[in-house]
Amino acid sequence: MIELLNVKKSFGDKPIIKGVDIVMESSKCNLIIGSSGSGKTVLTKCIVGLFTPEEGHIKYDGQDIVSMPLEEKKELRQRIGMLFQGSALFDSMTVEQNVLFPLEMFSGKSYNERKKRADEVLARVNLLEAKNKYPAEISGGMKKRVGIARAIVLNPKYLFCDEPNSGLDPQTSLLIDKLIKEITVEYDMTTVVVTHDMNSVMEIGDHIIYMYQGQKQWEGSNKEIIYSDDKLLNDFIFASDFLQDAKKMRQIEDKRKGLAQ
Ligand SMILES: Nc1ncnc2c1ncn2[C@@H]1O[C@H](COP(=O)(O)OP(=O)(O)OP(=O)(O)O)[C@@H](O)[C@H]1O
Repeated sequence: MIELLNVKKSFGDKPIIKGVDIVMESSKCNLIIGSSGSGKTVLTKCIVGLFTPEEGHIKYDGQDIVSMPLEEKKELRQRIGMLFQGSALFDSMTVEQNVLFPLEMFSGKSYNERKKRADEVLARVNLLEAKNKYPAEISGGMKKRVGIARAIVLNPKYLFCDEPNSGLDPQTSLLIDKLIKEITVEYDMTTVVVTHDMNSVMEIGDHIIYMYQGQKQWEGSNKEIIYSDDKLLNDFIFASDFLQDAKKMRQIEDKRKGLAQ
């Protein structure tokens, strides 16, 4: 669980994050959404300890990263997996070497144990057969899966994904979303996804945090979003007539199935 209590962050005299409270539970995909400039990146950097907030607390299963000594922070960071926007693979390394890298840096495991663990996670993301290929030889979706394998290879308790679907077609995006959702439950991780992808919101949004001008404007699940009457959220999510119609259709369908809220 990651808990934010009254987190505030400014640059100079400009407040960017204006007192945010969030509880993110384990085994859940927590999505941070909001328009450009709403503070998603700054908030995420505060959560992972890259920025220090002026006020507030950010607790990882009770441990406050804001006041934590550097040594403990380093230790905590090893329990955090990161999936970066462009996958951020090393081009000169094979798929397997990319996944072995965090194990070599941080695990203290023997050579055979490292190879075994890398194979396990590569098998989990269905990439065992591509392990000797270089990033330039695989597709964008495969690169994301290598990024996911590398992010989970140290068995993290927390997973951060920055725009996991950027540059992917809708079908591949769906596969990546499903994979993130599945591993979140399998590894009992607290997953935080920063996204602009509304399909992801509806597909894996166990807990959606909608940021507006540095504040948490709305939070709820992908089911609750269909019934929210928050105007700012509605204008953001269901921006087009097509999506407004899709929302109404979904409400009618839910009513027919007796699932309406
Ligand atoms: N290092 C910094 N110094 C000063 N201002 C910053 C810094 N980083 C971000 N900001 C400002 O903080 C505000 C929020 O930026 P942030 O990058 O968090 O938005 P975002 O919601 O992630 O946007 P996007 O969706 O475009 O990535 C912006 O006004 C930005 O200019």
